Amino acid sequence: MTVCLYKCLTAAGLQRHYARFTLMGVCQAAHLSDLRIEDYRLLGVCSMEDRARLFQLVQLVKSVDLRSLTDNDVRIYNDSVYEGGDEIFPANNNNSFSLDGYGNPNGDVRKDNDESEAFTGISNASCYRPSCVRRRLDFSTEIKGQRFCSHFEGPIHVCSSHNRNDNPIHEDGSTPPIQLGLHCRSAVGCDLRHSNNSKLNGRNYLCDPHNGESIKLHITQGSSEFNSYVRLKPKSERFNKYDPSLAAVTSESFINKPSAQKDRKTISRKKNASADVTKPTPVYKAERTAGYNYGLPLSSPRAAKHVEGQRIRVCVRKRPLTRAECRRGEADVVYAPSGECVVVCESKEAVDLTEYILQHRFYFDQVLGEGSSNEEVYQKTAYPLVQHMLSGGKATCFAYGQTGAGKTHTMLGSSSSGTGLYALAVQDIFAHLSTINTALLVYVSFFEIYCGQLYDLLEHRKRLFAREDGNKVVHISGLREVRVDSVSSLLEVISKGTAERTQGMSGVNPLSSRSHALLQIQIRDLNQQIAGRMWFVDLAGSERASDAKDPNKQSRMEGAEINQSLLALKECIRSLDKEESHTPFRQSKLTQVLKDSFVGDSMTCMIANISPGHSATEHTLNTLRYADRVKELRGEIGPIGRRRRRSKMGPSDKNMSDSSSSNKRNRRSAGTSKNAELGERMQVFEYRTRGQRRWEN
Ligand SMILES: Nc1ncnc2c1ncn2[C@@H]1O[C@H](COP(=O)(O)OP(=O)(O)OP(=O)(O)O)[C@@H](O)[C@H]1O
Repeated sequence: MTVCLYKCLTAAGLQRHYARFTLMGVCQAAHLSDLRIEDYRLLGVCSMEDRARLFQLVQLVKSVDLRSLTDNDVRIYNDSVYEGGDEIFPANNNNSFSLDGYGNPNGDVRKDNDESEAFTGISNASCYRPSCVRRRLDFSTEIKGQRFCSHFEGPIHVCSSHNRNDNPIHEDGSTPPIQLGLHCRSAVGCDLRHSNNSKLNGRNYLCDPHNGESIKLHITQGSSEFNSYVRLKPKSERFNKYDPSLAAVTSESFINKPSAQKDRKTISRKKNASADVTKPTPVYKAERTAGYNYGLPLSSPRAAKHVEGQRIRVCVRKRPLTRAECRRGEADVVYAPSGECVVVCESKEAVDLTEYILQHRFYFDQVLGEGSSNEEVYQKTAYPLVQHMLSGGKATCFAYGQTGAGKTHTMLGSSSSGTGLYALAVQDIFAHLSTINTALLVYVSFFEIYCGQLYDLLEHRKRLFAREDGNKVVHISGLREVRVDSVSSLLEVISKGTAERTQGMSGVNPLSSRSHALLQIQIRDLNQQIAGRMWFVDLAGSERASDAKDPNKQSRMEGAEINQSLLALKECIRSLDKEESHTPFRQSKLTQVLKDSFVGDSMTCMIANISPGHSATEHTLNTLRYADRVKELRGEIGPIGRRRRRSKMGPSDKNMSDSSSSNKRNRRSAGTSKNAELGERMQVFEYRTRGQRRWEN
């Protein structure tokens, strides 16, 4: 059998290395299966892209077993190529990397009626067509001669060549070995472990995508026909391996090694894989070390400890998988082992394309799992704020997170899950007011910030304006305040306002809130003096431009505006975190209005809502990193920071300010940590503003 190495290399886009390959003695495609990664450099394959291509080619050639292959055994062709259920290439697109009956890769279009007998190997569009959507590669592992891989890539017809008249039965009467199981598994990732492989030989098979979970094998032998169903292993199932409890056995610290070191490690593990193929995908823990740690969790269990009187609390709420996500076969990659810890398992690929799992562990004041009801969330998050408000303070509770992560569900509730935080808070407020003798009144106002503009949701979306007075206190002029005297009247007001709220269709949520909704609850005495104020902020869902399903100009503008205001919020927190003299509260309307939430004596609770699905891992991590940063900041501006500041400085504001700057210089020169300086800066800021900010409006 002639096996053309040149064709193989051409199909993989490596033909320019052909001469070197032959020079080094690699003259046939079959020789490729003997190549080790260490040999790539000798063969002149140095760039990462080429190495990845060659690696993929070698894996493919290994799976094909060119030496034993008889031609025209099996044909598998793609109707279309899918990823995660979404079609990304139309049928018969020239995106498949195929091998003909001789094991020669080629990139020809395979049409349904293509009479040439071939089977299509692993389609890897990204490898050969860089402009295409990146697709996950197939890494099959072999167990006792069986090959299976962990994801399926769409409907694939498998036709035995025995269906064809021109396919001879062996002269000795035996049927040639059909590698259907092998190639079907290799190509579509279906798990044939439960099928009887020996029965596959010598029969005709028609492999049909029966439903999302199985394929139907229509098998004929002689005059008898029967069907067999083979379970497809969906792509998401490999996340089952992500059970973080596995980490106890398999995890190794992921200390920021240079990527090359990491690669060598994974490569050597890969080499040993054949010896111990049952070993689960390696799991690493993401851990912070000295040096550049951007993107890794800042938190530690100690930092998560809630200090009495803490000004900023950061809680996380994980919602369950929705029905639509379950239908799509999404895997749950978020795990909350305790009330303070949340673990996100991220699927990663090393440079040599081996898969591994990176565990991100975050600690927060409270982590609420998918089983938590709105009442439980309220008790753990907003309840302390309501108590603070009832004692005359200012409080803000805001829900942050990716679009569709459950912010509105938390704040507003739903008919199925009961009332949300708004109503539960007002319920407690009225319960408290009924127990005291003083006559206090409750007022609510409800407005949204949409595309940088304020609209009154209780006044037919009347345009509002946020203005600062001489004391730099923000007032919203024209805002309607409605007096409520019961929970039902509040719910009525809120439902009226919610109906006015701007909604749209995001890529993730068909009823996505496209604006930030701010509900203000004020307690006033009979002279209209404020005796407590609380904000509930349901932030618009963050989404990337690439997430937009059908982006038009309006939705792009909305998305940009939402992201810009969320970024401004982040910038404010960051600038407080760093030692910048200016905090850019005016960068967006949102930060301008929320200014009080981060300064003065207000208490804030941030509920970071996260989605558990594997396709949202990146968003989930972004949300958690953001929340993590907020939590770290509060350590500096909370009571601990104040105590530290008082012990270092004199009592007067002026002295404090002067000594602060000189202290800052001294500390810098002494190499004191910037966090200590930040604590000082925040203290100075607080001392300066204290007294100015008490209920001016
Ligand atoms: N804790 C939960 N339990 C059950 N279902 C939930 C939960 N949280 C959210 N959901 C469901 O998820 C879907 C999206 O939730 P929701 O509309 O609250 O998201 P959102 O974060 O407000 O999105 P957006 O920012 O786009 O408005 C809804 O169908 C909701 O019922």
